Amino acid sequence: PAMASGTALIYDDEMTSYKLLWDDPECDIEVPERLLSSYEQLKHYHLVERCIHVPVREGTEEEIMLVHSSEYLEVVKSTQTMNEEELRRVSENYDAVYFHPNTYRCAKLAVGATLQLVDSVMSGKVCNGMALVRPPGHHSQRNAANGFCVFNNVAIAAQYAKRRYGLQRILIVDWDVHHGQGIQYVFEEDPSVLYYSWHRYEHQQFWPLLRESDYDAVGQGKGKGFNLNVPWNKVGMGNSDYLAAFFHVLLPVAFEFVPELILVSSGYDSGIGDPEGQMTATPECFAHLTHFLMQLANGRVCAVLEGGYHLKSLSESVCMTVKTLLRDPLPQISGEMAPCLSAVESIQNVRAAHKPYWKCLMYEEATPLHNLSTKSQQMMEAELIQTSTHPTAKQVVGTTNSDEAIKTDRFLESHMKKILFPVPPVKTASAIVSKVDAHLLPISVQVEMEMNAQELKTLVSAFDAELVKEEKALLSLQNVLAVLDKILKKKVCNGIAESSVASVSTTFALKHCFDFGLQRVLCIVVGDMDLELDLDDGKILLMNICQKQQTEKTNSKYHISLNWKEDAGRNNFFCAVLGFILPVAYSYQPDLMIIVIGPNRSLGVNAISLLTCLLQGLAESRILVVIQDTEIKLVQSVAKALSGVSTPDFGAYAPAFQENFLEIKRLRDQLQQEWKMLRCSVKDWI
Ligand SMILES: CC(O)(O)NCCCCNCCCN
Ligand SMILES: [Zn+2]
Repeated sequence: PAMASGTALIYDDEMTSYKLLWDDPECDIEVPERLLSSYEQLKHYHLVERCIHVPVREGTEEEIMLVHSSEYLEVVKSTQTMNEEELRRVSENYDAVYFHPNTYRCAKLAVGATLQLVDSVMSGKVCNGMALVRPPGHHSQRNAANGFCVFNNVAIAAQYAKRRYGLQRILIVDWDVHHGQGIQYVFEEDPSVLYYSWHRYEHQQFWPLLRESDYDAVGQGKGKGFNLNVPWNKVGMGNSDYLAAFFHVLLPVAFEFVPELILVSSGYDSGIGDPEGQMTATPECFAHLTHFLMQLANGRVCAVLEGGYHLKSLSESVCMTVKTLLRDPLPQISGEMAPCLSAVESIQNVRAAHKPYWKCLMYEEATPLHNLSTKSQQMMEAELIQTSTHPTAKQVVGTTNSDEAIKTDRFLESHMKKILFPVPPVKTASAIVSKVDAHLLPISVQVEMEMNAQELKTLVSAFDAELVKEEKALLSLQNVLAVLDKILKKKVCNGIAESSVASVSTTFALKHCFDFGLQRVLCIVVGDMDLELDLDDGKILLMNICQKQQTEKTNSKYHISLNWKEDAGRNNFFCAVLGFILPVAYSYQPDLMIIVIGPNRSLGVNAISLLTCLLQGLAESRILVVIQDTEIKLVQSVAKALSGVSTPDFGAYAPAFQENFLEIKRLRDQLQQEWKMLRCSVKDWI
């Protein structure tokens, strides 16, 4: 199904018209400037004008009572006419909350803004969007304000979407650094709303200090399995920890759940420099998280602001989110791609706790490690003291005192210049597919004119030209090199080329990459193909997804054979992509990716398109797809995936066969020391 296009931005500065009127160190970080600096930064990057502006409205009392009681609503309404003394008294009835005469109005606008976003997406007016709101919502409950939250914007939105659009499967992803217990309470018995949250927990020592925030809170009654908590028991969690939690927990379950709408409790206090979170994830991490969610629900993603208290970190992360929603290519993720021991322990525990509820986890280790042996505890302490995912984390992990915060400002200033600058503005895929008429491809795909003969001669003469004798081979080599050249020169982001001699073309293409100065090229070959490549120096990581047992080739760090049998229609390739290929690819951090579709491929069109979509987070989305035997369906589907025109319909989830899972586990055990993003259990660590 064709996907809608366009990104909504919902913001009204009236939501900055309330603030803390007295001294309260618990609440003084929740300031109006949070919205102002985020919106200013969006303007600074010219993102506001690229979005579709949707006006806010007030949430109605009926909508608010989808989650809250009328009594609570009356209490909040009554604060409008209170003086400071009365406001303080009401505020003291709740945990970490303050009221202001304008709070009620702003809280209704926050609800209304969220529902406007849901309507814009569900009506197809836009594909996705962001609502910049305050007060936040994910802590508030039926009868209580909590943690700066008054009305639970995202929970109301989920109930609203169920009723108004008859949705049966809504995914809520809460990447705020605090546990959105308010959302958990509303939906813990509801199998139609899957709630996923990570949060700073420190074994129940961090606010809101709840036993039910731990990984074993899996949901109640019919809702069992539909509540996923990933507790972080240490601070300093960073990009690799968050990505690992996506690869090994959220994404496999989310693809199995097949959501119809994604709501994001988009809090940025999980980012670097935030005084509450004390984590180290850098702004571009949120681009990658957003990108993965956009591959679900046909791209219907509604991001709703929750927390985020370091103004610079918050603003940059908001911009990274919106830029990705607009389908800009993603900046390369920074930092060492190795989740820490504590993160892997949490990931393993939540996977074990959910083993009974999800097919993608059915072959998991049964026992969650409630407490590691003392030896591994000591290792964990040691490991976390000497390393951190970011060497800069030590300097900039958020603390409240201002000079630390200023240090974060400086770090972010230089960091954003590095990652923002090189992203190519052009996003269209360029294709040279002689047998396929251009009009069959998405409009965003330019069909390149062939490279001119002279240019090609010089290029081909650089290699041993006797390989390319007949005219046909020369033409297809020309196709591949012409498209690759445009990608290397950043004239386009990605491309497709048809080649009758895919293996020779790929060898030439790789050589051209290295002549161009690239350091690492991920080459994924689907089907049977013999590439004579030098794989010892790490400049190529070759992953061969094929049917036949590769007897002679043992898996080495840079040459991985994944034997995969995709039977017709059952698209069970998810666990291979999510649990294996992506973690390895992110560990490798390629400068460019080449996907080669050879003869008798063992993957269906959907699986290949899924792979193409999900890999776009890497190498600034620079992907070259070389297709040997051109099937129009395959070319169209891949072209759509590359140009972001649509997320291919991955069909109903079908769990992989046991031998497929066991193949993944075998490879993971074999390679997780080399490619550390594969880690999802601590047992082999010790
Ligand atoms: C939206 C949000 O999740 O960012 N709210 C965070 C509230 C933090 C409250 N801290 C209380 C500290 C008690 N010592
Ligand atoms: Zn928070």
